[in-house]
Amino acid sequence: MDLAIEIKDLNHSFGKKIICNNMNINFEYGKIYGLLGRNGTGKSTLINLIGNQLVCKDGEIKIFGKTVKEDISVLEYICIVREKEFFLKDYKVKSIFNMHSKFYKNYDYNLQKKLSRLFEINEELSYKSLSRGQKTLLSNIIGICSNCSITIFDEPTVGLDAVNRNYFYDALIESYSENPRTIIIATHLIEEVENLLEDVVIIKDGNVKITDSLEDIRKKAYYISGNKENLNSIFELENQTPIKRFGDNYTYWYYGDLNQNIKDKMDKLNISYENISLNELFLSMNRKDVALYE
Ligand SMILES: Nc1ncnc2c1ncn2[C@@H]1O[C@H](COP(=O)(O)OP(=O)(O)OP(=O)(O)O)[C@@H](O)[C@H]1O
Repeated sequence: MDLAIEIKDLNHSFGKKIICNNMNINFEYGKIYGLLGRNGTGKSTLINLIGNQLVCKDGEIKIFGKTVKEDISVLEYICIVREKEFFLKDYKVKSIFNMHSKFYKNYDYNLQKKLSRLFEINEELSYKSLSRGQKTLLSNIIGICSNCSITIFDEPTVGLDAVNRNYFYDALIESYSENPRTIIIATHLIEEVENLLEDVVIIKDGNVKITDSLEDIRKKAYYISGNKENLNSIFELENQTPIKRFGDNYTYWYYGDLNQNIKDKMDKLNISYENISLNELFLSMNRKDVALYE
């Protein structure tokens, strides 16, 4: 499959804070990706680097095979939709739409009209008179209608009520089915987007921890439970925080193939296993022991 975005050996820091630590990710063309990571892990920074809003100084980011330095026009393939957009506050909604329709060459004006009606956005209003959720919707409409080969939504549901979140997901899926392209959704609402995603990229501590299809993640993500020593005789869990502890019985998350050989060993040692959801995997991976009162 063609690569829409190829990120190689990417490093980026803000002062001493390392955000990307030799990061490597491939985003294929024609798939919907979830870009997941806790607050402050660097999702927006990565998106800014992809869109050249932050300059990539160490490593390489190729858009359809070319870096921005090689060919600045690759940026025309990218539309980034952010939670906070800095549109001129006195501009009317219709003027903002018009400006963007000229910017994106495959912009779907008819769809924009339909989505404005669906989301009840009055195009005659000025940007400043929109509510927070309506501002998000305006940006999302532009993202969907841009029809860009690479469309990235950075937290697209901030401020949206449950009804509008569902309309947004439906509209995105319908538009994607009509015009398959690469869509990346950076979000915290994993359970809500889970059924939309084909592939998932989970970042943590400056690096990609998991990049896999959702189908494989569902097969490879487990809770394993049993006696701690028995567990440690099969898996390397010393540095991992248990999910649960009950007497001698420990539960950990595990990501990988449990082949028949391992499963036989687990059975002999009375270790149980169960598949978990993407959300459970994400929460488990990011879990630490919290003691607020000691
Ligand atoms: N311009 C900047 N200067 C200094 N530090 C920055 C800058 N931009 C981001 N950071 C820091 O880099 C880290 C990553 O920020 P980023 O916004 O990329 O995270 P994120 O994963 O998108 O977070 P969230 O989910 O909360 O939106 C944070 O610690 C943030 O404070």
